[in-house]
Amino acid sequence: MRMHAILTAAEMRRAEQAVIAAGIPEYMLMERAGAAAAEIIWRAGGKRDLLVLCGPGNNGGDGFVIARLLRARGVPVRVAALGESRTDSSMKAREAWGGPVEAFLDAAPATQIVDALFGTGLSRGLDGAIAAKLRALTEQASFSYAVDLPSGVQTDRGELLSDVPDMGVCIALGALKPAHMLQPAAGCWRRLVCADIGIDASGAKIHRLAPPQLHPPAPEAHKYSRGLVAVVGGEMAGAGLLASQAAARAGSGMVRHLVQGSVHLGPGAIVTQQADKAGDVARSLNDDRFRAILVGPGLGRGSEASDRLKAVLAAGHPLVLDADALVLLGEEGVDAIPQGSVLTPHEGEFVRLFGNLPGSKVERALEAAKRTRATLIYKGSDSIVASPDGRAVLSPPGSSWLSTAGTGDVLAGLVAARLAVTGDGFQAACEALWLHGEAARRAGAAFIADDLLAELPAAIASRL
Ligand SMILES: NC(=O)C1=CN([C@@H]2O[C@H](COP(=O)(O)OP(=O)(O)OC[C@H]3O[C@@H](n4cnc5c(N)ncnc54)[C@H](OP(=O)(O)O)[C@@H]3O)[C@@H](O)[C@H]2O)[C@@H](O)CC1
Ligand SMILES: Nc1ncnc2c1ncn2[C@@H]1O[C@H](COP(=O)(O)OP(=O)(O)O)[C@@H](O)[C@H]1O
Ligand SMILES: [K+]
Repeated sequence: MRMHAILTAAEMRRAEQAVIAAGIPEYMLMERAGAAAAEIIWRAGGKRDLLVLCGPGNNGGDGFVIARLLRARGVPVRVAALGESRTDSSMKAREAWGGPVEAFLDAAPATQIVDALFGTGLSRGLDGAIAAKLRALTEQASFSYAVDLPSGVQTDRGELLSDVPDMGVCIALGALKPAHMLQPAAGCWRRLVCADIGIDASGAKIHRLAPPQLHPPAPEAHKYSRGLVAVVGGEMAGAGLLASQAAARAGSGMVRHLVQGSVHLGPGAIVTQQADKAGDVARSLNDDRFRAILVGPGLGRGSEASDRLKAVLAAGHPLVLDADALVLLGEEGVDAIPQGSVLTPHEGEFVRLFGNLPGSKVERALEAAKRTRATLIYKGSDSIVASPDGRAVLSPPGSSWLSTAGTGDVLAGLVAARLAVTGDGFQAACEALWLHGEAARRAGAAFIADDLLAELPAAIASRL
């Protein structure tokens, strides 16, 4: 899987120190950052007049480099700064610019603006007058670029510490930061570009979700060797059926849907088995060929549902626990989760299970994975896969049309199938999350959860 490293502000500083210790001066890194950003701006905006807004730190220093390099290419450049430059490198960059520097609050608009006020060093929200001026200049410009991050965005948590206008392009320097993937920050630009400045991010524990490398079944494959999945349904048949179909389309050799009651819906390919009582569920799951059991979608929350969940937990197979199963799990306790399982909570289910954990969404996801010793997909518009071993994968913003009932059931079915195929919870979660997002992208606008199923074969084919 091709990975894009994500570094926190502290990790970024350490990576920067390592480069400096290896003999590259800090100012050289700033020159590289400014040159990479200037190239991106040049390609997008050419010789349109440009206003660069520079802050007091190294983000502002990058801005001075950008201004100097684009002036040299014939771009009419003006610079406006928030006071004096305070770091050695930014003072050097300002000196090298050598041109006039306007007061930020007095700056007149321009066709293009560059926000180089604050980056990873932002420690608090911008003063109201500064944030308002930044918004006005951004809205008056036809092209806008944020250097590293839009000013006002908290690097590690993706929170907005003050008002942040919509930017055209965000130019991440050296590596992505969590805020480049997390909401609400990740909704603050139309395009994200990462500029390589020679930082070594190979030790990163957090990565951006990448398209997976999938494989067709082996030549000698048969339906059991490809991974047998059970979907343990309950009170609401539709949710289990959506999940079963997703599992059947995502690579498992066979899906058994254990239903409660005699309603037998759905495609003939799904093996539907009536299992009204918990004892029936236990008997059906007593089969070594199962590679993954999904429980939760449509399960219900009553005593019958609770008994069904107990039977599933006792079966000992790797589980995908979703929806109602997560709610009921609060009573059973996370110690009951079999090894190699995957949990797929949305925000409400997460808080119910783990309470209000401190830290960023990434830190909360990792803490929950550690507590449960299971892989977690912490869902939302910025879904995160977290492993108990400390790895995390962050999904870039996807289709907001996914915010419709049943799409979580489809995702759970996908995870079960990929778990059955790969035997690895973390890999399964990443593959499923990518396929889910890709199916949504292909489904376009105003789809319903069922429509995702038809897009799965093409989504899978695109990664073979
Ligand atoms: N790491 C790397 O590899 C490379 C990093 N590079 C670049 O450096 C950037 C990080 O630079 P940085 O650390 O100097 O922080 P930066 O974002 O400029 O701001 C800090 C200054 O702002 C101040 N300040 C903060 N909040 C404020 C507020 N609300 N209102 C007013 N003031 C506020 C703060 O003051 P203080 O909090 O101490 O009061 C301090 O003076 C990074 O994003 C990238 O662009 C590249 O050049 C090359 C390679
Ligand atoms: N605004 C959004 N942008 C992108 N993905 C979203 C958004 N809202 C929800 N999703 C995704 O849609 C799915 C919804 O799952 P869930 O909340 O469990 O719904 P349900 O239980 O109805 O199936 C999750 O995978 C979630 O990440
Ligand atoms: K910035």
